[in-house]
Amino acid sequence: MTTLIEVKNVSKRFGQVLAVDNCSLKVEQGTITGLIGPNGAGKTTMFNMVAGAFAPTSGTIWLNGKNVTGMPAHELFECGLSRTFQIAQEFSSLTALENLMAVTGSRSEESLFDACFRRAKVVRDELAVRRKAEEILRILRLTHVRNECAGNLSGGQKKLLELGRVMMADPNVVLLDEVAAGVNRTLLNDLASVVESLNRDKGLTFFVIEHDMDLIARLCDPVIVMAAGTVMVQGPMAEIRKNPEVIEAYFGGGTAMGRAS
Ligand SMILES: Nc1ncnc2c1ncn2[C@@H]1O[C@H](COP(=O)(O)OP(=O)(O)OP(=O)(O)O)[C@@H](O)[C@H]1O
Repeated sequence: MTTLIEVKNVSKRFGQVLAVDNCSLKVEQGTITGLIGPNGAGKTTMFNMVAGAFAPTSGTIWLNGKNVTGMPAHELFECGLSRTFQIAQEFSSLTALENLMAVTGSRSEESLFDACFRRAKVVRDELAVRRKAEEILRILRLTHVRNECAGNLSGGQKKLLELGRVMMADPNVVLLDEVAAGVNRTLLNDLASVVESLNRDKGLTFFVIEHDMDLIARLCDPVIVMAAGTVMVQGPMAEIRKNPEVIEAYFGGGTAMGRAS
């Protein structure tokens, strides 16, 4: 198996708080790897470092064999790593379709020369982008709201649109940040199906931070458990759920293990 993301001995300190304490983990290519843990375990901090929101205090982060420690998010995006946010970041006054088309515009190499002298090429490119956006809307079952302003979509539809914006960039690895929060069961089921098919059919790798244990159990293998800033254990969800240390970390601290069934 090829390692896509490797976190080696990473720590992050905020003043007196050691949020992540000498952690190491790997996300292998082609997996949907979950990251769970009780509140305050350090998951978001870990995610933010992998996504380039801020640099670790110490340690290194590798993407596809390249040292990307401290690399900002937009450069990681160019290296094929994209993330969704807990709170969707859509352009609310653009339509759903325009939101998707706007993404590729920011990554493509359309030049001023092309815009002035190669109009046919620009039109062709734009048509290709539109077709791709329409196809992604179809996969996400959002075609019926394609001309709706994104600001008017439901919370769940915004999450799907956010995943669509990520898909437009053809990433190698996607970081999903609590996609289940505020999403109804039907839409969540759609979202899970989309993630499964992108993983199965397109080989897309996902790194998922999530409190919804049913979603983690459905999608993720392996699951990495963090507690008190450290990586405690990793494995399939069926084993994780039975692990006494994990149960103690969740229930001992008074935090229920999500919506575990
Ligand atoms: N910007 C910050 N400044 C100071 N302390 C922080 C900051 N961000 C996180 N922390 C602290 O670091 C620790 C880990 O927080 P983090 O948000 O990474 O945990 P988490 O596992 O994502 O928790 P939750 O599931 O509740 O979101 C907590 O004690 C938190 O208070």
